[in-house]
Amino acid sequence: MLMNLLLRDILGREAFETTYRSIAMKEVTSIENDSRRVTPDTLFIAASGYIDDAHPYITDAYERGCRMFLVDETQQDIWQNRYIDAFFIGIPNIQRQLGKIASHFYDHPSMKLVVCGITGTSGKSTTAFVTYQALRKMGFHAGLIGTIEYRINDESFPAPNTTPDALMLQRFLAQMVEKKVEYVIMEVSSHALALGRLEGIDFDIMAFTNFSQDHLDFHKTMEEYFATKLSAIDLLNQSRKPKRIFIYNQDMNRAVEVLKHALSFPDIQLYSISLRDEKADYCATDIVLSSEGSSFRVKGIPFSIRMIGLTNVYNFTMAFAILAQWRLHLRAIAQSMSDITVKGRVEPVVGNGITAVIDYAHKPDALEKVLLTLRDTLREGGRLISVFGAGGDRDRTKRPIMGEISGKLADYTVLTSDNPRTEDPLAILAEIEEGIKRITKNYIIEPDREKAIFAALTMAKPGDIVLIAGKGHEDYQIIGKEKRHFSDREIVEKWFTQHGIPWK
Ligand SMILES: CC(=O)N[C@H]1[C@@H](OP(=O)(O)OP(=O)(O)OC[C@H]2O[C@@H](n3ccc(=O)[nH]c3=O)[C@H](O)[C@@H]2O)O[C@H](CO)[C@@H](O)[C@@H]1O[C@H](C)C(=O)N[C@@H](C)C(=O)N[C@H](CCC(=O)O)C(=O)O
Repeated sequence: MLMNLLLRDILGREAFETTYRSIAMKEVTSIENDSRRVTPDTLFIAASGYIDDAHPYITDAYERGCRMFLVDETQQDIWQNRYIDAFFIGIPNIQRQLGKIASHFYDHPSMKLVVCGITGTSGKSTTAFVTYQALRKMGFHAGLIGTIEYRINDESFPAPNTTPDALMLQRFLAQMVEKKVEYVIMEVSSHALALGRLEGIDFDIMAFTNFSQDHLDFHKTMEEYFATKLSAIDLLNQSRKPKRIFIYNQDMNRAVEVLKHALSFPDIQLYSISLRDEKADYCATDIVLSSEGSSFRVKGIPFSIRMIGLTNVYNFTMAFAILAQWRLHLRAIAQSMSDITVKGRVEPVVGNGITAVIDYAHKPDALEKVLLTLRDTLREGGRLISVFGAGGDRDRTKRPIMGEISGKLADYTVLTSDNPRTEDPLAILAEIEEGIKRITKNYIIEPDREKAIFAALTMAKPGDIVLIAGKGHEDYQIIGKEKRHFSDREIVEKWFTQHGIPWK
């Protein structure tokens, strides 16, 4: 993507009429905040959604030949005195301005796209993926930005972050415009909101899935975390799109406060989803859950989906509510959703009545939630078998807690390795065992993850569910310092294939 602009046009004429006259007409061929990508005609912006204060790579960019720098005004003199043959332009609060400058440089890509943000503690990845996938199935050009991957139509890119840095984000949106994308679905993480990564994006829709405790290492208090999440609505309000829509889950914690905040912006249109209140704009009714999928109705339209559990009824109802705003045929939306599964998120692989479920849950509360979800869908006499471990060189306190949870909620557990990293896999497993042995004797320990998955599937009978938790969409295992290819999904498929069982 080639964009050339004069420095004066990137930063606004006023400053250049006075302070920066000598460089106003300099041509800028790229803007970067990564020193490894600079050229002599790059404007290096010393800001990133990851670094709070001064950018540590200015010297590196200078040594690579870059001579135009945008820095926080508090840093300008320091740098200008150090490198007198370069230009250092100071602007206030650079971190917050990065997105707006990038948006201007790339000619405001979000104004040429329909942009939907999805925020909330959980459900963001699944809701975003389902919405994107339904659009693709209905034949639209669509983009996705989220934890699992980034996509432009069917082209996939690795996701460094749930919501990337403002510059990467604007550049990616500009690529979407080039590739004729019409709709963009993006996860809006609370880190991104707090660090200003979303400034300069003009949203059409913001959806709020739910709210519970998370990320307290970053936000410090629940109030701060909640306030950050609420700021997604402020962001929607700042959008220059003529019609702005906020959709929220009215069954969630603190829904009343969310509604109150949204109501403080009279220009925003509001819609609600619910599984309980038929007065909600999009209420799922007639819900039937099973280990092979779920069915329900919204606005009289019947849905039959492959994804399991009540949480997914919420996710699909939200995706439907989003898609319904774009005047798409409601039955076509429901039909497009019937076959969608999401990599590593309660992802089912079903064969001969046995349901293997691959899920990313690797913390106690997530493991508990997914086990409870799956228990709800078991048919009479069906058993729940769980396979999981815990990562090495990370929080050890969770190990016995996860053992206890599986001991209580699964009928049988196969303890195995996650990413043991540099720890002894058996020592990790012994710590998980501390928890499970207090509850039950129904478990085995098999440190080889492939053998553990095989063991669990081999003991399963039709009607049983085998949960394989911890790694989800990851396609590697870290043993020692080595990262080896490993995919839970591939192992499950291998087992079904070896046993001559057709699977879906
Ligand atoms: C703690 C943290 O925020 N880390 C982020 C950080 O990693 P790092 O500190 O190792 O990065 P770095 O390589 O020093 O680069 C930092 C900056 O310097 C620049 N740089 C770097 C090297 C160099 O030679 N020159 C240079 O200019 C980079 O372009 C970047 O702007 O910068 C990386 C991008 O370069 C991020 O991918 C990485 O996010 C990690 C993966 C992360 O986990 N971040 C969390 C806090 C996060 O943002 N999470 C949220 C929410 C997740 C959720 O949904 O639960 C998210 O949106 O992802």
